[in-house]
Amino acid sequence: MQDLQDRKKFFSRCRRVVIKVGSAVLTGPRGLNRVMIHRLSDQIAEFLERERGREVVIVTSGAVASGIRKIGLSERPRTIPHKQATAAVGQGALMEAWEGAFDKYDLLVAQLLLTSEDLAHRHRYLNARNTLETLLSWGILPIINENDTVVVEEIKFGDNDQLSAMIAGLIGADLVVNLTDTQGLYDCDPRLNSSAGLIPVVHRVDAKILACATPQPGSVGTGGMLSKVNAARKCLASGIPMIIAPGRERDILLRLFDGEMLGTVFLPRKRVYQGRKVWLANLPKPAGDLVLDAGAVLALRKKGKSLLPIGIREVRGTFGVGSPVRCLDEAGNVVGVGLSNYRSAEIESIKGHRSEEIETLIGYKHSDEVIHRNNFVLAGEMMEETDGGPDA
Ligand SMILES: Nc1ncnc2c1ncn2[C@@H]1O[C@H](COP(=O)(O)OP(=O)(O)O)[C@@H](O)[C@H]1O
Ligand SMILES: N[C@@H](CCC(=O)OP(=O)(O)O)C(=O)O
Repeated sequence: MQDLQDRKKFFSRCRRVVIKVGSAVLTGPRGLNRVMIHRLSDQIAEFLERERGREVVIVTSGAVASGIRKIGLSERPRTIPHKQATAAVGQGALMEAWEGAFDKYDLLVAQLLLTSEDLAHRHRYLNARNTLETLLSWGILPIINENDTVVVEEIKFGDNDQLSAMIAGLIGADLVVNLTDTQGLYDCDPRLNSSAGLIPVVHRVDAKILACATPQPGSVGTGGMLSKVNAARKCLASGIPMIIAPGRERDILLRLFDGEMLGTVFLPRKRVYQGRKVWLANLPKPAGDLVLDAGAVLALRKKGKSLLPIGIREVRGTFGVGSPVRCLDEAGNVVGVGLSNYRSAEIESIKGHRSEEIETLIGYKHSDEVIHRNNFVLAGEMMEETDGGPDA
């Protein structure tokens, strides 16, 4: 079980962190609060600088809030087309503000606009995952918002609290930091009850915890505290800790990572899967098998390499791009499971060939690897669970 006795140690073990910033933090009297964006980016730059190997993904709200002021609307748009148009006006300014703020640290940022449909389809899920992994490996900061322009009810995340929990699962994050305009989760809505008390740690999102949070957001937010608690429930189910913390407090991120007692920490009770194994634990059953030669087995088991077509002997089953597939050695032992970059019929054509030949053989090339290492977990690792925090 994880514990918070040594908060500093707990937070310092979190290498891959999703930071969600709510409209409540980013909205000021003149629209987008650029000072807030600068304060947060200064801290994120320092957080990344302090230790090599740390990675941050930002999920940012604020497009609608920013658009409202730009257009000069007197109130929040009510209809979906009005919200979408307002977000389209505000998103550019939101992104430009983050980009400008990280520019002084020579940190590049990338914009990703997603809908829940993008993560529901294997093909798109894999692309979103590959894009995020590539950006992180290049040291570029992904900055994500829901793609408000195209969302209709059925493909909405609902709000960025849900989106941040799903992104955390997608990339196997070690922690989600949810920055909002309260100190954390109170035992009842602090707007309605001035004696509401802050809850420091939650291990399980049960009816009692759900009853603390109301769905009414502040004047600029969406979903209110209830959506944050529901997002925390998703995170806990994947073994990922989440903290709700006051985003407007000075040096909030640095103080959290220094171990200061702040916010409400949602801490998984069960032992957690290490980092990127989280997503694998949530994968559907393997859709097929790839039988590998001894060289490929060695490359995967011992050298931490990706799977290339040249090492594949046999393809079993019919599956599409993004499907989870098992890798077996020639004796039938499971080497591991990963997501395939090619359809089974395509692998049939490229197996045993060098990656340079892929395009000639099937008419296009997605990548040199049939399974990228980032999307692969060894059989031994799948069983293994760890005590303590991530990377313990
Ligand atoms: N039990 C609770 N504890 C803390 N805040 C609560 C609670 N219930 C409701 N709230 C309200 O939820 C609001 C945060 O939700 P929201 O406005 O959606 O923020 P954000 O824009 O950061 O996503 C706070 O302003 C707070 O007043
Ligand atoms: N996509 C919307 C944010 C929606 C949302 O979830 O807002 P919030 O509750 O403030 O995190 C925007 O950029 O305005």
